[in-house]
Amino acid sequence: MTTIAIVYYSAYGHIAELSEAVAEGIGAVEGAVYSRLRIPEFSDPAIQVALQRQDQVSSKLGKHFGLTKRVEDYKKVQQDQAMIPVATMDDLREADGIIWGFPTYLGTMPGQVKSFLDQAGQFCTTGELEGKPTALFTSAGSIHGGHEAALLTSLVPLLHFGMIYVGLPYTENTEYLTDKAVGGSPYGASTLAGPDGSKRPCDDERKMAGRLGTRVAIIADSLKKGRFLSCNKNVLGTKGSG
Ligand SMILES: Cc1cc2nc3c(=O)[nH]c(=O)nc-3n(C[C@H](O)[C@H](O)[C@H](O)COP(=O)(O)O)c2cc1C
Repeated sequence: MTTIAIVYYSAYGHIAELSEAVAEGIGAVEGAVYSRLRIPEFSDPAIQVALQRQDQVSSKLGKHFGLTKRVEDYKKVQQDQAMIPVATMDDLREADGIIWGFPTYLGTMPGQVKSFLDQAGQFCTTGELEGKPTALFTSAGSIHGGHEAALLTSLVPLLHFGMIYVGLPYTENTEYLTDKAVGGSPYGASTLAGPDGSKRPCDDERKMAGRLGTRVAIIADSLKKGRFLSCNKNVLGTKGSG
């Protein structure tokens, strides 16, 4: 059995929704199973208030971004996700592959995700994630808002862990070869939420997210069968080679 962990953070639900499409793609691979796990919200109440940005709702851009409704959406999404288990370091250790999902914040990953990855920093030296396939999916308010930049900048820590990065090739994902506003790119899956967050993941975006899940599951399975995951340190001579 090949186990893929989908580890995600979602404030307004787009990433939570796209994680279901990723899960479907993993589930389509024989012998592959998935777990959906969440990166928790910051617990400091001062940060909570800042996140909900109550003081900005009446500004011009606050209206454009639909901030009044967002506060309500945020509360509901957090409640809905309460039953999703919080990801632990053991979940990362035990998975044969890990797919990370998070919204694009300022063209990169949210602080919540960076904080979680920092806590996992030990894996750089223990090598426990080395050789495992990994991939990313994100959401962004605008097609010009940096969803591709978020994926490109966020793959850096995964390479520090020694993971094998999996993207979305052109030939399988012709949906992103378009001049229409649709997520997805060679760097990973994505969805465009709209400036006010009112768009939900469309069929094309879900298809590409599903294929990403399938691709990681097949690669993890192949690596496992090739004994790369269990033997990689000996093969690469980084452990036990004297
Ligand atoms: C702090 C913050 C920063 C954001 N930065 C960007 C950004 O750089 N580019 C962009 O297109 N959208 C940005 N957004 C919009 C989010 O990407 C969008 O709300 C998100 O994709 C929704 O995902 P979720 O519903 O899973 O939380 C930002 C939102 C927040 C709250």
